[in-house]
Amino acid sequence: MIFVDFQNCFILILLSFLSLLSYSLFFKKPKKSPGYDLPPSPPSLPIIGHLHLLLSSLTHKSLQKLSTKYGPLLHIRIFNVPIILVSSASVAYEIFKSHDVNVSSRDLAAIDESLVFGTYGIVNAPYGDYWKFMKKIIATKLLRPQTLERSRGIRAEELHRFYSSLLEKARNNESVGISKEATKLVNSTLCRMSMGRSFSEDNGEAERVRGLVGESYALTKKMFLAALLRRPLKILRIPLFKKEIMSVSDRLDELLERIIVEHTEKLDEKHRDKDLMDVLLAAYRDEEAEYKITRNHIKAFFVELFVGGTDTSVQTTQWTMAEILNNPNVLGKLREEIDSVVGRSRLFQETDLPNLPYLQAVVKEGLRIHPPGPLVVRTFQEGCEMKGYYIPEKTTLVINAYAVMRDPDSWEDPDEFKPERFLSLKEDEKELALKYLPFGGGRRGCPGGNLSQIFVGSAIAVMVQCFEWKIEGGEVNMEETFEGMNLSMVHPLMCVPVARLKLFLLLPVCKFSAPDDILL
Ligand code: HEM
Repeated sequence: MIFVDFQNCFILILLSFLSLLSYSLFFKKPKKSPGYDLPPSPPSLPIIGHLHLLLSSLTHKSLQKLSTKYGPLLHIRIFNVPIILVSSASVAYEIFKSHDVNVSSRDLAAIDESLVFGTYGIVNAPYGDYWKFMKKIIATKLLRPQTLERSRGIRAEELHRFYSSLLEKARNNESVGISKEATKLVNSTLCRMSMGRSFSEDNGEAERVRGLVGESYALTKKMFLAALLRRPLKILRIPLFKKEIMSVSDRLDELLERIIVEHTEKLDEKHRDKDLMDVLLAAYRDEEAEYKITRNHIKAFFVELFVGGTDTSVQTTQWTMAEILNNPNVLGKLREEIDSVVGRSRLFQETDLPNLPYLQAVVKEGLRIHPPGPLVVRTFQEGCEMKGYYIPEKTTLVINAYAVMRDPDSWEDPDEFKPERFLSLKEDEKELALKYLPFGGGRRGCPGGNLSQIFVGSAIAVMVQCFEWKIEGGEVNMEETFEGMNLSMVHPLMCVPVARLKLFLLLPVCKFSAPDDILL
């Protein structure tokens, strides 16, 4: 069943009208290579092609259905813009093994100058010097194990704040929006780790930032469509959705300019090279820097870090917790593991993670069955041959990671939440990476995988260790929607915490200890 809302209908009508106007411009057949055909194309609607599938609120499922019927390697089209759709582990494997460099750019900027997925950021940077420079900075100054160890104190403080907030709700018998609490946790932690400050909850600053990030998510599908149709529309001088995209970008610009000025004022010898922002500002001022970055590069980088790093982890936390609550046997096993490893006299801390294999398996399974980014999008830079078909240059590639991770040929009982599968897997890491794609794959795969597993694992551990959870109606409604950037819940998870352990109520952060045997 395909769901299309009114706004999408309007876009559909508008685009159909435009398509009639520009029929001749759009209607050039993609180039074929002699001797090879394009991959098969399933039936499509006149003129708009498969656009209706893209506008559906369950695009990933519509595309999964299509591939179940017509095959794992397809050629679909939006008007006349071709897209290669991949839906099985074996084709994804061939792409990352034999065509990784060729698909290591996205070319998906809707509006160049936008700070949200424009051309200044890392997400749309072509595979080249700028991307390598930024990737190295993220890897060494944010995500390297030694750097993560240095920022562990920040995460411990924020986790304790998360716990205290839940405890407060438990005391008042209040319902908790898991996504709201997790957003505060991840957002503050990421801000403090990367720019040495968090946005204040008291003066509404944090809420404004979350609002802007939310507006960016809501624009995702429009940005994707505008990027896909960019070339033909450029000829007609139609900048699709420019006003909306730039309105969000301008407000983010204002906010980040303020933060940069604040940071520049503090950038003395003592402060230098302290956080990511300091490192980027130093590179911006350094005439001899490996790559000469601009202020816009810095701003776009932080926008993408928050837009890409926050909601993905938040949605994973929410989905995984929902699965745990719907599967009492998983909850029981997980709690038993946490109680036996962490005990009842101190709060979980992230250094416990390596000793909690079942918790790790639960998080992995949450990501498998509900990947926040179900579609991985790239562009073939050059024409190439794949599985006996020809792919023309500059063709958009969509890997349906959702379909790959629910492919019955690769996963037993693919639609069931079974964390145990990750404990008994016979494949080695390399083989698993071929069919496990919540973080994409190849050199453009997500660099934040480890950090996000710390975020999600820690939030889940605290929720399971310290609270029982009451759900209205007894069971969580797992209906999905993919309206924005990430796969999220139609009915966000709301539940009432009941304190299970009278833990460390007013103790300072990181000094958790309490008499044993304080189970309520
Ligand atoms: C559960 C959490 C997360 C999920 C599921 C996720 C998923 C993804 C996916 C699917 C991609 C595209 C990969 C591809 O094209 O192959 C991506 C890219 C990216 N992610 Fe994440 N992500 C998560 C958390 C994070 C975090 C915490 C950060 C930052 C610290 C981050 C930073 C990035 C960046 C910078 C890119 C672009 C990489 C590039 O273009 O080279 N992500 N992520």
